[in-house]
Amino acid sequence: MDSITQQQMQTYWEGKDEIKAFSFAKTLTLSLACRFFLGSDDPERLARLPLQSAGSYEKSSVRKEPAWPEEHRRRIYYAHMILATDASGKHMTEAEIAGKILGVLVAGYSTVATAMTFFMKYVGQRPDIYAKILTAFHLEIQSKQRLRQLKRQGELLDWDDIQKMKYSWNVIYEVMRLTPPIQGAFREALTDFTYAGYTIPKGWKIYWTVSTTNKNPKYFPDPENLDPSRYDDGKAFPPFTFVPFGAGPGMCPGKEYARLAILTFVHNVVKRFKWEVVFPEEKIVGDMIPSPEKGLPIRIQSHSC
Ligand code: HEM
Repeated sequence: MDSITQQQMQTYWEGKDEIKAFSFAKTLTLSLACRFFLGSDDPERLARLPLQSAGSYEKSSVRKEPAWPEEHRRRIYYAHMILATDASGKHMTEAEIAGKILGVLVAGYSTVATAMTFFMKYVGQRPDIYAKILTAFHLEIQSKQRLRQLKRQGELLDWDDIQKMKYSWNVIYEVMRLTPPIQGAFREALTDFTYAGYTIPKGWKIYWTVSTTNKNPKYFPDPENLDPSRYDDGKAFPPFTFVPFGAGPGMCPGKEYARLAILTFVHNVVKRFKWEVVFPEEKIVGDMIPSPEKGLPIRIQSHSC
């Protein structure tokens, strides 16, 4: 993830004064998805997939991949799907594989891009938080020596580095609390119940929303304020009160993947750039997945930390 993120920043950011954060985030997350879900380094190929209409796919293309090295078999989602069998030794059909691949692509591509984009928006307008992330790199992630290894000797982030990025993750939690990449999800009522004076009969479909849940002032005082200190010292909230990834048995299975991709992005962007949001009042559009109307243009300036 780190090498792909670095390559893309080199290509799309270096030497530029202004870029559109949302288009960049989508290109990056598509490349990551291409690599980790399909085992391909060709984002062009993935860009041709019908991501908006998950029902359609090229039926014949599914099993035509070349044989992967053992390493890939363990790490690539697509390879898992092809090799997996049920208890009776039966493989999945092509339609099942294609459905599952498109499912994770749809669920895991623009959600991650949205979290990255709104990180750029909020932190671009909060120099105090930007400065704290930079300080945290020194304090929590790495010794100066580790930073030097990452920066000058071209080493890549490893698992331990990511585990230490606690402050950056708290910032992302706040970004997703204020602008959830997924606004809500459905459940079915298992029994009749009454809520706020309304009776919901058994069997009804219910749409619960992330944003209203995550802005309950009982648990999040001054809820509109971006305040990463809410999560200081690993503070946990009661179950079902903080739900950017949902909760219960249906909770997002892509949370850890998203965490790795987003923190790798945060590390690279803060380490190498300062930025300013061009239109601070830019309208947010979209229903299920929010996006900035003009693609969030930002003015960027490289620096060495
Ligand atoms: C910042 C990124 C992401 C956010 C905010 C997010 C959020 C969510 C939410 C709120 C749900 C509904 C959970 C529920 O009903 O309780 C969900 C479900 C799901 N997500 Fe994510 N997601 C993200 C990234 C991903 C990624 C990267 C993948 C795949 C690699 C993924 C795959 C899925 C799938 C398959 C479901 C359906 C789970 C089920 O119904 O059993 N998501 N996600």
